[in-house]
Amino acid sequence: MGKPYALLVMGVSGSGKSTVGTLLASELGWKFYDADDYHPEENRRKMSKGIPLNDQDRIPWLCNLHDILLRDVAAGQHVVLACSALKKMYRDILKRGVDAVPQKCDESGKEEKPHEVKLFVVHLSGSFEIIFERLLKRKGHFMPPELLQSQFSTLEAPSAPENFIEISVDRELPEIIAIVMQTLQVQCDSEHNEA
Ligand SMILES: Nc1ncnc2c1ncn2[C@@H]1O[C@H](COP(=O)(O)OP(=O)(O)O)[C@@H](O)[C@H]1O
Ligand SMILES: O=C(O)[C@H](O)[C@@H](O)[C@H](O)[C@H](O)COP(=O)(O)O
Repeated sequence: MGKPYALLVMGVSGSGKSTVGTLLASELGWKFYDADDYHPEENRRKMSKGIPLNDQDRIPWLCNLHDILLRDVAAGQHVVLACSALKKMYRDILKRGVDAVPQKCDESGKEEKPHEVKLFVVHLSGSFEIIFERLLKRKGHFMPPELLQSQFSTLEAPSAPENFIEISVDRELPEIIAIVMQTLQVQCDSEHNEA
């Protein structure tokens, strides 16, 4: 297997990140992190009150997650992270940490980054209606379904040159897992052939 990387399972609240991420980590035998477990108390309180998070709320949370991913991949460990990562900038922070925050990267943006986490992104995408219905049925979670509209408004779906696949949440879970596993196998084979 090639250089360790992080498999990011992303999407709006209720798209299945935690469910799919847990299954993938178990299938792959990789460490699993759920970004929800790393929100500071203020962020959870804000969301519980039905107030969407903003960049200021999310940036320190994402920088912390970057540090965790970097530590693991530097130690030779592949990881799976379930994280909303709704904007391109948020995914850049997961890769490059605070250097990816616009006002801080200035000139350094073009330099080779020795501390970059290689990411492969699985975007779970679906309609507002299907996901909202799933959120209404989900019990015991701090995130109110009313925040789903703001999640869709914030979402910047991954696009080239990001390394990603998009999978519909309409699919059954075993099918989603199989698609990701096949994609990882193809990537692994092509890296092997290039080496
Ligand atoms: N592909 C799927 N098909 C049917 N139900 C799903 C699927 N993925 C997730 N779910 C269900 O949808 C709800 C939201 O999933 P969850 O993993 O909590 O989403 P997220 O972590 O993105 O908020 C859960 O009740 C979960 O069991
Ligand atoms: O960036 C955000 O606004 C949050 O991370 C949000 O996207 C996330 O969805 C909540 O933490 C709720 O958790 P669930 O995604 O598990 O519903």
